[in-house]
Amino acid sequence: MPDYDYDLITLGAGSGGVAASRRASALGAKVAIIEGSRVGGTCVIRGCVPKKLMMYAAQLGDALHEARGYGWAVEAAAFDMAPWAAQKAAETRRLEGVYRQLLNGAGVQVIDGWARIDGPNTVVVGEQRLTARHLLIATGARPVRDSIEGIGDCPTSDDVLDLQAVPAEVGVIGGGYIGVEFASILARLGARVHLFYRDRQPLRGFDDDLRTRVAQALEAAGVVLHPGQSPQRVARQAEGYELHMPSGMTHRFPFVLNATGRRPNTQGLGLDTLGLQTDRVGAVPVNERFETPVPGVHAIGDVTNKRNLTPVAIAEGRAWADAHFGSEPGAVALPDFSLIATAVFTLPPVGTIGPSEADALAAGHTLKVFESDFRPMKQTFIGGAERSYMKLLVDADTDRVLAVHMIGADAPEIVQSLAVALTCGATKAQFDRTVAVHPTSAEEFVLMRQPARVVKPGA
Ligand SMILES: Cc1cc2nc3c(=O)[nH]c(=O)nc-3n(C[C@H](O)[C@H](O)[C@H](O)COP(=O)(O)OP(=O)(O)OC[C@H]3O[C@@H](n4cnc5c(N)ncnc54)[C@H](O)[C@@H]3O)c2cc1C
Ligand SMILES: NC(=O)c1ccc[n+]([C@@H]2O[C@H](COP(=O)([O-])OP(=O)(O)OC[C@H]3O[C@@H](n4cnc5c(N)ncnc54)[C@H](O)[C@@H]3O)[C@@H](O)[C@H]2O)c1
Repeated sequence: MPDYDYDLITLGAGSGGVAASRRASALGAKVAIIEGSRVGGTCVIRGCVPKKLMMYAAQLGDALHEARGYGWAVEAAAFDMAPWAAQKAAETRRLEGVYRQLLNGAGVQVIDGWARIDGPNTVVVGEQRLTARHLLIATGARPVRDSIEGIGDCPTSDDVLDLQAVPAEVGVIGGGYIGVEFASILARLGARVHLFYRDRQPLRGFDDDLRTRVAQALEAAGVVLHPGQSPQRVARQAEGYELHMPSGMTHRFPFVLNATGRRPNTQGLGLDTLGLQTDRVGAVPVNERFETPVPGVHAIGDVTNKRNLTPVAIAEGRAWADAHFGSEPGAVALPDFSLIATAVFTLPPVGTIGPSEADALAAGHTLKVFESDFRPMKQTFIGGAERSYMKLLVDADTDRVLAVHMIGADAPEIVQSLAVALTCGATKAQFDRTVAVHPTSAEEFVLMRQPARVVKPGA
């Protein structure tokens, strides 16, 4: 057996890399983790966490408004981004420190620097040349910068999260998670937002009833929607950007957010020195056990471009470490990825688990569709317009609840809990037997008695 410096070298200290390294070390492996930027990765430093902190700032603007309806005398209020930015920087520094401590406490050696693979079992960081029995690639993804001619000059979500002031006008290109979340947030913080997306509705792949309502909620927040429209060229100007539309029309904005997707971080990683080929977008190919075709080389998280979500990267990291350093190496306890709940942090937010109605029908299910669309109590009291929408897709033959979709206050929290029921294979009869908690919005999910419609595949 060759003598390696480590049992495991993890490349990238983001959600997946940190989880895998801590678990491997706890199981007795000698582990080093290499991070070129900041420990914590995308989620903690420039993703989920600061994004949600910005969403809270936006939500408080709504709350100030609502407070008046509940009897509070609220003076005219204005948002100042600079104090938020300072507090956000302090919080991500704190979290980075916590992550470093967790790694140190677990006995994982943290090495700062950009890693490059240099042949089998070997990684180079600066002047250091390190070897390990296993290499785990967990280098995540970065914003795409070549989706449209000239878009490489535009700010990305990384830049939005580092703003010191809210731009007066923002053009957002892309109707995915990042496009709709930041359109919703920035509109509430005072920007005039225009959202450009290629499809009829934003959030391709989500249930159509959610997509329609997300678009309506964005419009209600003052976002100007440009469905079916995407610039063919972006031109940098002295004071901002000009979007050139295929129609010949142009739009000018002082700030344009490139939200056209993310791509795996594999460029310059030295995968060629292993003979390891990536796919068209640069993703590392792995099987269901996170193994690449090269023995001893594994990959997890966004760099594999499967379900690019933090809990998935973490679950993959832990499963991989258990499989290689656990008491029964080789016996992989694979997480259940057939049902993954996800949230979109617009206001109101989306929570969803299971297939869209269209996908469930395409998979051959005859569906009982249960729906509820209402103004929640908090809104009716103040004459607010915000609604909540809930939908259950039930397999008409087996009674199994296939999907839960919701847009409305607390949707991510509600759907997270219902995800347990769906993972257990809950039936509609079991939902019906569940006693409601009153008064809540969530109780609607156990009070839906009559299907709104029954739909057959191909109908
Ligand atoms: C704006 C935004 C909001 C998001 N919000 C959510 C959300 O609400 N919920 C959710 O579930 N997901 C969200 N995501 C997605 C989530 O952040 C990612 O799925 C998750 O971080 C992936 O984890 P990872 O470990 O694969 O990669 P990352 O967290 O990206 O970590 C990879 C790390 O590797 C480092 N690295 C790269 N190359 C090298 C190298 N050569 N040498 C050393 N280090 C290297 C990087 O610096 C980085 O720290 C969001 C993403 C973005 C951009
Ligand atoms: N709440 C969350 O969990 C959350 C939040 C943000 C990001 N994420 C993760 O990060 C990933 C990346 O987010 P994202 O929003 O950048 O990607 P995305 O894939 O969700 O959306 C990209 C959007 O850009 C559009 N697009 C791509 N090329 C284009 C072009 N040439 N012209 C016009 N439009 C174009 C796509 O049609 C799509 O609407 C997500 O897929 C998700 O996995 C998750």
